[in-house]
Amino acid sequence: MGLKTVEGLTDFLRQCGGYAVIDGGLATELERHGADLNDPLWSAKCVISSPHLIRRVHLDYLEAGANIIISASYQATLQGFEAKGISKEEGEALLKRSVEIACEARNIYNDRAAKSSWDDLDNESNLKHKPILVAASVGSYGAYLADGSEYSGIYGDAIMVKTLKDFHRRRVQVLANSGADLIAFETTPNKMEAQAYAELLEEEVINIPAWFSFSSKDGTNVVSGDSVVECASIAESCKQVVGIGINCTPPRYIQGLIQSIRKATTGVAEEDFVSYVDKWCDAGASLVGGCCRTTPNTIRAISKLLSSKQVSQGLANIYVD
Ligand code: MET
Ligand SMILES: [Zn+2]
Repeated sequence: MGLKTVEGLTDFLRQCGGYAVIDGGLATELERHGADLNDPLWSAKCVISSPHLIRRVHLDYLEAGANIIISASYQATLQGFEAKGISKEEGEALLKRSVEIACEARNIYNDRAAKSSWDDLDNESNLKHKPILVAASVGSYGAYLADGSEYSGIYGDAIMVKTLKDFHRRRVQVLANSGADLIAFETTPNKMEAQAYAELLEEEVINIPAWFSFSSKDGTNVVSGDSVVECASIAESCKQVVGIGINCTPPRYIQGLIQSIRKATTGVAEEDFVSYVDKWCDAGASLVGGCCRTTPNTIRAISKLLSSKQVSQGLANIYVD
């Protein structure tokens, strides 16, 4: 399924029954499976060394109930690849590969779901047909620096909107043409980077939608100290943006942050984490998932909770090819 517009997302949400489930931590889950991500490329290292493991984790999240899986490109940058002696062409192929791996997991899930619906005796794979989107992850410039500045948002005086646009430009172009349904700008630490993303999407006429997700340490501001309301307004003013969210942030701050984001917009330990989900939905969230240290179990619990909220609908409308 594709997602071209805000209407496309509304449609997707309707097909999901009003709320959609996003995956949980990818990198931390890869580590839990034994991957060594102590590398400037972090999870993108596995795009080179263990794509099968990434596919497996995507599949675990789909089986746990996720409707949106996010590619392993968070810390995959052409500049980071180049530092490892990987050419621009090979780097671009790796960016595409990260999205293909997620698409492969979706295909495997869909095949298994089709098979289990044909084979009622097969109790083992009780997989539901459901809408699934693949989001191409874009981590911040600070994530590329791998020096912690993705959590401070302090880039120094030399870095300007133009620097950030030039840094992200080619990667965003490549990911937009990789087969992904949308781009997920994750862990955005300051408003300058949000501005760079917004301008880039418009200048490059990126033809898939995007969501901007920010990270906060205090529940009021993004990590740099910029106001989350101002960051959300920047996102809101970009026509390709279909969602504004929060990731990699303590759950106790999220309800307040959603309320702040709502002001700027006109639209839009496991048990502990999940116990917040109802409040986030009441505060206006309709896409809910996890980030670092959340697992398929977290997502399973979120999915269960959201299915009780989801409006039941006839599947006949949903899967018309
Ligand atoms: C530091 S936030 C990381 C987000 C990314 N989608 C991951 O789960 O690996
Ligand atoms: Zn995270």
